[in-house]
Amino acid sequence: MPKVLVSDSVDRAGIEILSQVAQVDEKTGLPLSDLISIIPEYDALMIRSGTQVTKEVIEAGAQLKIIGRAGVGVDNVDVAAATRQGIVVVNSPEGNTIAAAEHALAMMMSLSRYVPDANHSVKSGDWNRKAFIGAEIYKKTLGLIGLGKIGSHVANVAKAMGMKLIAYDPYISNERAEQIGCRLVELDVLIQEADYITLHIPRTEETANLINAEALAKMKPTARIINCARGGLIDEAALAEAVKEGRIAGAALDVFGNEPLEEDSPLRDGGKNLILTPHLGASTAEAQVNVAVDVAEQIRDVLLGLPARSAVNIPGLYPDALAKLRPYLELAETLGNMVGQLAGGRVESLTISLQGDLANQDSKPITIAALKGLLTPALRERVNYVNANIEAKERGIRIIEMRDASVRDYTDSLHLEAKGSRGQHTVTGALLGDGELRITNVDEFPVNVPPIQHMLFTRHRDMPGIIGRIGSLLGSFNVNIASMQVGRKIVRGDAVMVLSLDDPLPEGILEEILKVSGIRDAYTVTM
Ligand SMILES: NC(=O)c1ccc[n+]([C@@H]2O[C@H](COP(=O)([O-])OP(=O)(O)OC[C@H]3O[C@@H](n4cnc5c(N)ncnc54)[C@H](O)[C@@H]3O)[C@@H](O)[C@H]2O)c1
Ligand SMILES: O=C(O)[C@H](O)COP(=O)(O)O
Repeated sequence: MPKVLVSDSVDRAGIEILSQVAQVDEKTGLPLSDLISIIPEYDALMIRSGTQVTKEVIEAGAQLKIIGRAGVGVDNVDVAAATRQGIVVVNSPEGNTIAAAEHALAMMMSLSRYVPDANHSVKSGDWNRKAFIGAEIYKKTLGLIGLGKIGSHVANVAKAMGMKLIAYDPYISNERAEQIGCRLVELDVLIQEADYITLHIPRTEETANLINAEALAKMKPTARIINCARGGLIDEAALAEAVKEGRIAGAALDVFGNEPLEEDSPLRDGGKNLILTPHLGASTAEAQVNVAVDVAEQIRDVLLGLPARSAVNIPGLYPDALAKLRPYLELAETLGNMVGQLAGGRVESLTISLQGDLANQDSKPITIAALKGLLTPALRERVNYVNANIEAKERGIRIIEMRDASVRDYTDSLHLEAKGSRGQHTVTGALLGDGELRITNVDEFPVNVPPIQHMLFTRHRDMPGIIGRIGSLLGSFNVNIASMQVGRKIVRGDAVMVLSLDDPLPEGILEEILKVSGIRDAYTVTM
């Protein structure tokens, strides 16, 4: 039974799904060194934002097939290292959208009406109504930085509460912004015009420290800023100072550059105009069930050999496309494996031509599958859909994708050409009506054979007796022939022979085959 480590607290609903297929160990709050020492025994790791999945953790996780983030942000996972090692990283892109948006709205309202401090003061025995004169959000301008899933929901609710909306998001179209009722503006304009600024962007190189001291200085003195997205987007020291000195009216933060927040952070002395919560954006019962179920289902599926629906590191393999393309992926993988073996090691280039109706399909997944097949003889189980592209690039394999809808020998076919240490070779394959794979062409000679585990390919002169001699030779080595096909273009010209064998070819037989008069070349292919 596979083993799953759950190293952050996740909802029981997720644990129950995992337990159907795996032994589940829940060990939260592990120091990094303990995680590194136990991770080698696990097939999957399920986390939230608490666990730092560093390169060292990933390298120690020799059995890991999947890392599931029960939430959105995967910035606590070294995704590049996981990809390199062929580990799928999945998340739950939508499971906590509403929870995070509502937390940002709660922060905005709390900031405007001093809810946390007013509550604290009453509980400490005071009844001070003058100290908490707030501000209304009605008719105020909300500046949204990031108009994705969470930003859009905040925008919709804020609009219903009578706010005017402006947004800065360089990756969103004007049409989309208009649909939400938002005017897209430049960042500087947003900072200067907004009464409330709320951030809903990932932390990237581009967004780190986006709201620095200079930006804070441009905000209205009556403006308030909310960050329920990611730590590191706002300069915390500059923010603490701006709030303390009354240069802005307030700030509410759910996320921090370092979590947990340092004990001596200047943010802790912000008074009633600074509200801090311990990364609670996704902490609702509903969101926790959503993300746990979403990610546990994906871990279960991957452990059962099925695809994940929200993999962040499998380029081009989206669930809908995948379901349609599955038979072609198998075809591509088989042909990739075959053409790689025919071309010998050191493949320099692989040309993938999608022909017939296949020319209208997304080529990316097919290319990845072909590369996986091509690299399988060298890398075995180390290569998969996650890392095939990287492995190919690192080996300097040039990838050329082509489409030709006019080729109509079969409804749709796939043609691969590889150039390697044994020169240039081609293999074409198609899917028959019943879904069976067929090799329809080898080195531009027409054939019609199903791929099987042991195969022998020859290039020879089309002449009497040659087939009989190869048959007897294989017989003398006790190799049983399951089927045989000859492909030729002209009578007594060049030809190819494809033999499907029940047994692997014993050592030395290829040399004997090459000695047969008329045989120009012979290759074995093992699937
Ligand atoms: N506090 C929490 O507990 C919590 C919960 C959920 C999500 N989050 C965080 O909230 C953020 C937003 O999540 P989402 O689901 O809305 O993501 P999303 O991908 O749907 O939206 C992000 C938006 O940011 C925009 N963007 C990217 N770079 C930008 C830039 N330089 N300037 C302006 N806009 C830019 C994108 O175009 C996109 O529209 C993420 O960082 C996520 O990790 C936090
Ligand atoms: O990216 C996310 O999903 C949020 O930051 C939530 O993080 P959490 O799962 O640790 O609460």
